[in-house]
Amino acid sequence: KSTLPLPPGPPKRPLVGNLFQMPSTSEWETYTEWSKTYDSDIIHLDAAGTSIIVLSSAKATGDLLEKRSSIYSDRPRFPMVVELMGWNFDSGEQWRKHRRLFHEAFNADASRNYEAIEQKACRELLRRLLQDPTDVMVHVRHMAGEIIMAVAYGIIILPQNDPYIVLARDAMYALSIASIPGRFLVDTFPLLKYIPDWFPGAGFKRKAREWRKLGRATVDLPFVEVKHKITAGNASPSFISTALDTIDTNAPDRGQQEQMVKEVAGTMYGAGADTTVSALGTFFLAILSNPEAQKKAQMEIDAVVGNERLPDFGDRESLPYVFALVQEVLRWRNVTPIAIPHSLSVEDTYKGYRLPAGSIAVYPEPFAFKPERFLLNGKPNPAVPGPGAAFGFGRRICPGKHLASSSLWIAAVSALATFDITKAVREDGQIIEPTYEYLPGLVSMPFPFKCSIKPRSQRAAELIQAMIDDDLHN
Ligand code: HEM
Repeated sequence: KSTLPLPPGPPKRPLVGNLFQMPSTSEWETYTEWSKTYDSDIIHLDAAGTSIIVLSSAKATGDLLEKRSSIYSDRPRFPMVVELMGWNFDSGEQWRKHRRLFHEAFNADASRNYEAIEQKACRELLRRLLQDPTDVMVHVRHMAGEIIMAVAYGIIILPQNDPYIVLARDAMYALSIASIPGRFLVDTFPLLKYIPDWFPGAGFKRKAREWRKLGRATVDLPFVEVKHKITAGNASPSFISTALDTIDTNAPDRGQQEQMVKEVAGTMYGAGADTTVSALGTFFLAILSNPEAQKKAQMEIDAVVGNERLPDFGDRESLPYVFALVQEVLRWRNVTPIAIPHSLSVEDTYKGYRLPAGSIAVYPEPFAFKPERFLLNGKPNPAVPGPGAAFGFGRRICPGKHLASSSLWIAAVSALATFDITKAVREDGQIIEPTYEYLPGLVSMPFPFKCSIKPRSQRAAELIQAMIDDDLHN
């Protein structure tokens, strides 16, 4: 062990350390406060024996999570998460294989294969917004679920209460509890998993069994359905059908390879649904608070797309302002404001844990919604980095980021092309101001909010209607 001091942080109590000072909501605000109090963008906390290092600047995250990615890319091990998921998220061989498979299916080129699915789900979003503009969050949730289930399994979800979505949501809820550091005593004392069921305090074992069943059902049931369909010759193309197709039927480890394909597909809903919902919700909130940005985007879309058709992926390069707006959505309200924890695999030292003064602020005016910050003379400005941290760091960077960005893009451009999105107005004429509040959790989700969504013109409404009729006939 090096003799350098630990980074600064709030005073620790014997045994429990900072456990009872750990913030449970809006964590980033407390962390920022501590970072100011201790004049350091690297803070050390102790949650009953577990060391937590909080990095509060782009410089520190870049230096450690990016440049030293090889030792900063493990994940904390939570026994209850392993029970639920059935596999480990650490940086071992299994994770490497998962990532390879993910990369093959979701790199920038491969992600184009899913554009038709995204476009279809986006049309369904427009249809829902036209018919019932009251609850945006419900509609964007449907869109995200529709994309993931179609991409992963080729399964078309039901308009409401789809059994797979209900299962996946229950599993996500369990996961959010299982991954709170220190939530279960077995996180701190792993040997506890060997105590008998009747032992006082062994309630977590019952929970673990329940969650194991839930986790298995979430991953197994849609997989089994797709395999039946493949055998019957009526499966829609999907990640599963493509990946299974590449496995050699005579390979001795065919079973293991299939198991891995199933696990990777099982990760997609958990990793890709709530995150996409959060970003889409933020898009609508951003437009409510920035009518000017809406007008600029609509002018750009009208000039390029006209009003005789809906935008499609072929327009992406020709709409720099919409590109900048989507970047700004991801930057303005980060989907994972405290990031997803990485874990350091070996001891490391970092400038005596102190950062030099005068670090460069990458984004001036961080709280303002300003798509223009990504543009120069009306074109994407290569000198301004994208909202990279939105998708994480180093070897753990989000492997679904291309799919996520294009889903967000098509939803944003289509909604802007066809609707005027404004604050809702009460019957007495009072404007309903959104609170812009987010629910606590690893993925930061906007509270449901009210807004007014009206077709921009008779022509826009007709275009959506024509598309609905078209889909009905095909
Ligand atoms: C707007 C949408 C999304 C955002 C903001 C987002 C963000 C993130 C972030 C911040 C991480 C953690 C990276 C790190 O630990 O440094 C992550 C991990 C991950 N994301 Fe995404 N994500 C999105 C959508 C998706 C989608 C659609 C998929 C899959 C189809 C996906 C799959 C994954 C997976 C599998 C991981 C775990 C990677 C690993 O631990 O190796 N994400 N994402």
